[in-house]
This record gives sequence, structure tokens and C-alpha cells, in this order.
Amino acid sequence: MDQQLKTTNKTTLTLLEQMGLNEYEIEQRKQLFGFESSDAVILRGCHDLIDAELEDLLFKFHDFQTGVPEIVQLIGDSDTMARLSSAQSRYILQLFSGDYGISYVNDILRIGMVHKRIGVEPKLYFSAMLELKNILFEVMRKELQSEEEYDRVTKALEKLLMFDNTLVFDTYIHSLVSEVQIARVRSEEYARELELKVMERTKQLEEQSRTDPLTGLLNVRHLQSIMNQVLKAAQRRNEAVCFIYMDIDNFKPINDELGHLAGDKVLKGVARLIKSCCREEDRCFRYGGDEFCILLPNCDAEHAEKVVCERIRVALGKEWESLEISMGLADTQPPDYISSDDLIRKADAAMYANKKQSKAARAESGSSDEPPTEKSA
Ligand SMILES: Nc1nc2c(ncn2[C@@H]2O[C@H](COP(=O)(O)OP(=O)(O)OP(=O)(O)O)[C@@H](O)[C@H]2O)c(=O)[nH]1
Repeated sequence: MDQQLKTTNKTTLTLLEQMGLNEYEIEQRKQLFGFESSDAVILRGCHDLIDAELEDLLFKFHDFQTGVPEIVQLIGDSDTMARLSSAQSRYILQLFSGDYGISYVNDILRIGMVHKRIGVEPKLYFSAMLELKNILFEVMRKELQSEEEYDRVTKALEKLLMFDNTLVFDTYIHSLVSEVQIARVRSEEYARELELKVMERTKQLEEQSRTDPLTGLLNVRHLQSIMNQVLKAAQRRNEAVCFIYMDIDNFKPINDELGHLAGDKVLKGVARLIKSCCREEDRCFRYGGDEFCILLPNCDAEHAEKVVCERIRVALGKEWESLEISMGLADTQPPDYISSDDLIRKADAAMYANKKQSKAARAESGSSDEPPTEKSA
């Protein structure tokens, strides 16, 4: 779960804390409705009267509730109705307890939260509260001796009910705000995951577009741009760059005589071998077909011939019986750098010249054009 959801873990906070209500705020609210300590005393004075009328009162309230189809639907069964009646009886007595501090407010908030949770719409809750008020006023009218007393009690009750209603209203709003916050956090999480997936996929696609699917080497599509980057960097640092062009000799007979899959295997093996003979910073490409090339930053042709080409030849001789690769090298050095196109052209021409020579040598020595075999095979 997301960090933000964790940090707003509600189970560690009371409803009062969650809603930022403290004693000061509660007093402010009471003042707003003109509810004074004298009102608390007045209501407390009616406690026994209400207690005596409680059963009758609840009966009337029950009648009202069961007459509203939406409320009946929400209550649903007799057990819930019984629990509801007992909660209502508690609430009615609390109204006349004379104590309307933190604990009272917390109970009212809980009432609001439970109603919101079970899906009681505000219009149903407040219509029930209006009915309860009418029933309580009726009792007062019947039980209180003077008009003056009736007036005092109903005014105090009116203020307290208003105070309670605002608290319940606030729990509805608080709950809706929390739902929106949770939905926001979830959608942000989802957006982040989506973003990561898109980034990952983009990286994969970029990688795929850069590499040759058979050999895993870089493909020729990016040769030009990579060469230009390497050449620019070399010029800045005053370094040489070498380019090696390679073409497998007599590759066609491998396909023709051993099959295309065997040809693919040779291409993959050669690619792996070339890569293993290079440094991390060298870039190995499959140029196409049976042609490969290597771009070597900070390296001249003499050094590349002595080290890299030799290493490739030795490795080739170890792995294959009679597999040869013609290679051509070209380099460019400070101060007069040549273009990437010229570098490729020169290396290609050198490779063809070498291939021509080795073909002539083979013809002279009468060596056969038998396809090569893997030594380890
Ligand atoms: N198996 C396989 N063969 C390929 C692939 N791409 C190109 N080829 C084959 O590689 C062969 C290259 O043939 P050539 O260009 O005549 O090269 P060669 O037989 O090595 O001749 P020389 O270079 O003159 O020694 C062709 O038969 C292509 O069909 C590939 O991806 N897999």
C-alpha cells in the first residue's frame, strides 16, 4: 500500500482527532448556536420526565421510521431494528444528560459515521431528526406546566439538535473527502505504475530498434549516428578512432550445405566471439548478412590490427575448423579527421582487398571450399 495511505491510517485516530475537533472548537460551535450552560441545566432538568416517556416516545418514532419505505429498506431486518431502537433510546437520554463535552461529541460523530457507512442519505437522516424533534416537543407540550417553561426547554433543545446536526453533517463531508483522497492516491499510484510500464516498454523498444535480433549486436540503422557521436567525442579529446570491417569468407556454402539454421548458428557464434574480443567502449555491429564491423574509440589501425584483429583470429582458430574472416581497417586521427562515410568506405575497401588476396592464396594452394565446422561440436 502507498506511503500516503499508510500515513493517514485512521485506526490510530479518534473521530474527533480525524476531524480536527477539540474542546475549543466544540465551545465555539455551541456559542455559534447560542447554547449556554444554562441550556444544559434546563435540558438536564427534563431527564427524568423524558426517561418516563421513553417507551411511548420510541414507539412513535418507530412508527415514523417504518412508514418511510427507504428507511425500512435500509433497516432491513428485526435485529437491526432492535439495535437501532436501543441506540436511539441512548441518544434521546443523552440529549437530556446535561453533559455535552468531548465524549458527547464523539458519540454524535459516531452516529453520523455509522449512518453514512450504511448508506443513509442526509435527507433521510435529517427528516428523522425533524420527526424526533416534533415528538420531543409534543412530550414537552404535554408534560410541562407553563408556556414559559415549554419555551425555555424547546429553545434549548432546538439549539442542541442543531449543534448535533452540524456534527453529523460534518461526518458526512469528512467521509466524502476521505473517499476522494483515497481515490486520488489510488489514481496517482496507478498513473505512476502506468508511467513506469510505458518507460520500461519504451526502453525495450529502443533497445530492440538498436539491436540486430539474430546476433544481439548493434544494427546498422544506428551505425551512422553512433559513428558521428564517437568521432565528435574523439575530436574534442584529440584521440584516434579505428573502424574494422569484417566479412566471413565462404559463408554461402554453410547455408547451402548445412542449412540456414546452421548458418544462423555460425553468425551468432561469430558475433559472440567478436564481442568477447572487444573492450567495453568498443561498439560491435552486424552490418548485414555475414558482415560485421567494430568501432573502436581511442584506438588507431596499427594497434587495432595488432591487438583486436589478432585476438579475433586466435579465438576463431580455437573455436572453428577453417572459418576465416576477412578484415579491413581504417582509422582517423588528429588533426585531420575524415567523415564517418569515408571511414566506412576505406575499411570496406581494405577488407575487399584482403579478401581478394586470401581468395587468391586459397586458389593457389588448392584448398577446398568445404564449410567450416565447430571444434567443440
Ligand atoms: N543463415 C543466414 N544466412 C544469411 C543471413 N543473412 C544473409 N545470409 C546469407 O549470407 C550469404 C552471404 O553470401 P556472400 O555475400 O556470397 O558471402 P560469402 O559466401 O561469404 O562469400 P565471400 O564473402 O565472397 O567469401 C548469402 O547466402 C545470404 O543469403 C542470415 O541472417 N542468416
